[in-house]
Amino acid sequence: MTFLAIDIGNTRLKWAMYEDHRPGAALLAHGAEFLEHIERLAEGAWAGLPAPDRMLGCVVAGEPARRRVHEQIEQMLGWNLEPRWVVPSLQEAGVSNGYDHPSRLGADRWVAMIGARHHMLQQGPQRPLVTVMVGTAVTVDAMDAEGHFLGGLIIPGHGIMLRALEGGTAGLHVPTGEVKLFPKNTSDALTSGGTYAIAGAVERLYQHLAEHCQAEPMCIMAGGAGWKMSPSMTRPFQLVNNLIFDGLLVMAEKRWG
Ligand SMILES: Nc1ncnc2c1ncn2[C@@H]1O[C@H](COP(=O)(O)OP(=O)(O)O)[C@@H](O)[C@H]1O
Ligand SMILES: CC(C)(COP(=O)(O)O)[C@@H](O)C(=O)NCCC(=O)O
Ligand SMILES: [K+]
Repeated sequence: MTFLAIDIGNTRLKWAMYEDHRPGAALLAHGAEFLEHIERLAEGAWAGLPAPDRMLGCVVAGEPARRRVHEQIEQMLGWNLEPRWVVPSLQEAGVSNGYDHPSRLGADRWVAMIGARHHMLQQGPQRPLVTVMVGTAVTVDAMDAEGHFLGGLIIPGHGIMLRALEGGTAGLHVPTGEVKLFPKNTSDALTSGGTYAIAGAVERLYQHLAEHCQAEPMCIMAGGAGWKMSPSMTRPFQLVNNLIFDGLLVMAEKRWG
């Protein structure tokens, strides 16, 4: 039962092919394409892959991107797939959704929280959980020990912060700098400012959750730029490489057994 997992973010499409649709299944192949290169998939990275039996994806990059991926899937000779895309609901895979309008939550956030909770439960008893996704945007989401999503933060990612400052000022066109405790040039000031803005947002949501639940949360971080944040975090955290795919595998197992 080969399984294709797809995550279409605002910068890149990430995909992974697994031997089966359950957590822990062997990874057969994986890759990432910038959105402008989606049209390369069928004749490029996907050529020669075994035909997947099932597919589940999450998309936050809009309907046109999803349609372009459908076209690539249709082009694959021998693939007979019905593409399925996650829509956040009131409850799935042991996680309940406290958003005002549950389906308006980003599908990637929903899937990441389900993956993060799976990681936590594999390690021990349930605790409150902060899930951080460092992509084009940064999301920081809070879940109580029972798996209820309480709410979360959306802030600009590193690239958007920098471009916003460059676009809105006359004097901030500089090369990328380094994260410093006391930045002494514009490059370092911008790079450090963005990094600590994200780290500070995580710290605050962590405090809110610890206070609300009266227990120490676990923190799980993922996303293409997660590694950039690692040295600057204020609390213990785990960096998980394939959090979205892990979430999709958990959901696929629940859906298809
Ligand atoms: N090899 C890489 N390719 C692309 N982006 C990268 C890479 N390494 C780190 N990044 C950073 O990760 C961000 C994109 O992460 P990603 O998880 O692909 O985002 P999204 O899910 O929003 O598409 C970019 O803003 C960039 O700063
Ligand atoms: C917040 C996001 C833009 C993050 O996208 P990403 O950085 O992963 O590309 C995405 O999850 C989204 O469009 N969310 C819908 C709005 C919401 O979650 O409230
Ligand atoms: K994402």
